[in-house]
Amino acid sequence: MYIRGLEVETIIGIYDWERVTPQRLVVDLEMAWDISDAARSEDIDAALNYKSVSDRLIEHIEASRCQLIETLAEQLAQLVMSEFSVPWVCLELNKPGAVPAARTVGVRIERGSLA
Ligand SMILES: Nc1nc2c(c(=O)[nH]1)N=C([C@H](O)[C@@H](O)CO)CN2
Repeated sequence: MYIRGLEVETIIGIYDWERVTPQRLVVDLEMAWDISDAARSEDIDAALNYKSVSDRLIEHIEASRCQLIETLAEQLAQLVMSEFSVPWVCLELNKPGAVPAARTVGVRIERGSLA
């Protein structure tokens, strides 16, 4: 299951101006999930609900006040695994406006394990 290009504005950064000016972050997320039960039953409760995951990520990012993208990326990975029972995630957190000469900068982390 994946979510790509989730755009959220929040306060993030180490400089004074960044503590008062919201900036855009973009999340790309891959999550391990066996879809066969959901496919068989057509029961949303058997599925990993990408709308619920997206809404929760947006809520957390908007409320966050991290200095470093590393901190927020770790929080998001742990949130997805603990709240949605996802055993493995690969999460990329992009801060496109951070370096004007670059299209984007960011971190990519892999957490958990594929059983
Ligand atoms: N490894 C990191 N380097 C930098 C970060 C960061 O979060 N992780 N942040 C900044 C500033 O906040 C930057 O976004 C302003 O351009 C600099 N380096």
